[in-house]
This record gives sequence, C-alpha cells and structure tokens, in this order.
Amino acid sequence: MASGEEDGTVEEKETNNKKRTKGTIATAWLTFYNIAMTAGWLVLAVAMVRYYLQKGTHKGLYRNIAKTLKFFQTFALLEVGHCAIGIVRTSVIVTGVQVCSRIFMVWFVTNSIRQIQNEESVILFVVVWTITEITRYSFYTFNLLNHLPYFIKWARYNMFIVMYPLGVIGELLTIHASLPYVRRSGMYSLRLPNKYNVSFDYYYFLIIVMLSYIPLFPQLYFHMLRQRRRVLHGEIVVEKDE
Ligand SMILES: CCCCCCCCCCCCC[C@@H](O)CC(=O)SCCNC(=O)CCNC(=O)[C@H](O)C(C)(C)COP(=O)(O)OP(=O)(O)OC[C@H]1O[C@@H](n2cnc3c(N)ncnc32)[C@H](O)[C@@H]1OP(=O)(O)O
Repeated sequence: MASGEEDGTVEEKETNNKKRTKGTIATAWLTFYNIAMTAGWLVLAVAMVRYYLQKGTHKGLYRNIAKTLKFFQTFALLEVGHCAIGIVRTSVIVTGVQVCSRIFMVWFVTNSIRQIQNEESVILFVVVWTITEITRYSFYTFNLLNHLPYFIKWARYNMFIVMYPLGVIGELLTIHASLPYVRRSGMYSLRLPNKYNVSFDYYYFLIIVMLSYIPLFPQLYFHMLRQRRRVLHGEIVVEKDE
C-alpha cells in the first residue's frame, strides 16, 4: 500500500524532504520566531494607525512606537544566526547587510537624532518596513505550517518591487536630514588630539553609508528578483555567494 507521502504531489514531497533536513527543533523554533515577529510588526501597524487616527498627524508617531520598533528590528539579528547555523537556506551576507543596515538606521540615526524623528521620511521607511515584515513573516509561518495561501506568496514576491525602492528612499532622505545636526553636534565623532590618536567623523561616515547603498542595494534587489523567479516561476537559480 502506498504511504501518505507517496500519494502526495512532487511539491508536497519536496516540502516534506526540506522539513526533515531542517529538523523538528529548528522547525519549531522558526515557527515560534516567525509568529512572534508577525505579531510584533502587527502590533506596530496597529499602534501607528491608532496614533494617526487619534492625533491626526505623524508628528510624535515615531516616539510613540520607538520601543516596539527597536525591539523587533533588533530581534531580527537572530536571522543572521539562522543562516549561519544553516537552519534557513539564505546567504549570511545578504541577510547580514539587510539586518545590519536596518539596525543602524534605527539605533544610530533615527533614535540618536531627536530632531529628525518627525520627518516624513522616517514615517515612510517605518510604514514600508512594517508592511513588508508582516507579509514576510506570515509567509514564512504559513509556509512552515504547510498552509500557504497564494496571495501571501504573491505579496511576498511582488510587493518588494515597489517597497524596496520606497524604503531606500525613506532611509536615504532620513540620513540626509540628519547630516546638519550631526555636523553641528559632532556626535559619535572623535577629534584629534586624543589619547587614542585616532580621528573619526560621523558626518563623513554617514555620507559613506549613503554612498554604500549604490553598490549594495542593487545586490539585495536582484537577489529578491532571483528568489521571485525561483518561487513564482519555478526557475532554477544559482546564487554566487552560496
Ligand atoms: C554599519 C552600517 C551599515 C550600512 C550598510 C548600508 C547598506 C545599504 C544597503 C541596504 C539597503 C537596505 C534597504 C532596506 O532596509 C529597505 C527595505 O527593507 S524596504 C522594505 C522592502 N524590503 C523587502 O522587501 C525586504 C526584502 N528582503 C528580504 O526579504 C530579506 O532581507 C532577504 C535576506 C533579502 C531575504 O532573502 P531570502 O534569501 O531569505 O529570501 P526568501 O524569503 O525567499 O527565503 C529563502 C529561503 O529561506 C527560508 N527562510 C528565510 N527566512 C526564514 C525564516 N525566518 N523562517 C523560515 N524560513 C525562512 C525561506 O522560506 C526560503 O526557503 P526555501 O529556499 O526552502 O524556499
């Protein structure tokens, strides 16, 4: 008599094989992690909508959601660990650049420079991240539970086409807005002479960060386009850094 797996489609068999490789503990952990992250970003979305409906302005919104945003975005560092130990099939480099640039945006730009927290660009990238992450983490959750609605899969691999550039615009405008304050305050900078005999200018560092989007962002974007072709159109795609 044929077993359940033998009866299944090729796609189901592939999913079962993948799960077996991943292991039960890893799958359980990832399911918990993705549910927690979906919930976290949903809380953030609800808080933003409520704030805007109550106050009728985006001013003060960032301060209102800052703690939750910092917590869940920082928690995403675990994703670099997931790739490093091999429980998800993603490049450590791609994930590392994505997660670290976001953490940098949250802690070392938006959180550190109060004067820019009411900029529209901050709201732009926070809203874009929130929509993206709710979709992404619910995609992973339903995928792990083997009940993935097509519209979530579609959204995961189509929305980024618009959302990624929008997020980047929000992030770059925010860093740009912070430059005058950083220059005036000399924050995070080290001037000579000092006992370490080292000088560091955060203002120029931020300009370098902005310029680094030029080579790095296309790599993330093309990575996602390749993932899209693989998942939605079944193309076999070879990643160079894997
Ligand atoms: C210190 C100063 C630093 C300065 C650096 C400056 C850098 C500048 C450039 C950076 C620009 C970033 C801008 C960015 O912040 C803007 C935005 O994010 S805007 C919002 C739009 N964004 C997106 O759409 C994000 C798209 N990116 C991502 O989704 C991820 O970050 C990425 C790592 C790119 C995802 O790639 P991945 O390879 O993971 O794709 P998949 O989702 O298809 O997953 C591949 C397989 O792994 C499985 N997986 C992955 N994660 C999980 C998980 N948590 N749980 C379960 N399974 C997981 C997934 O299912 C796939 O499995 P399979 O191959 O079996 O199908």
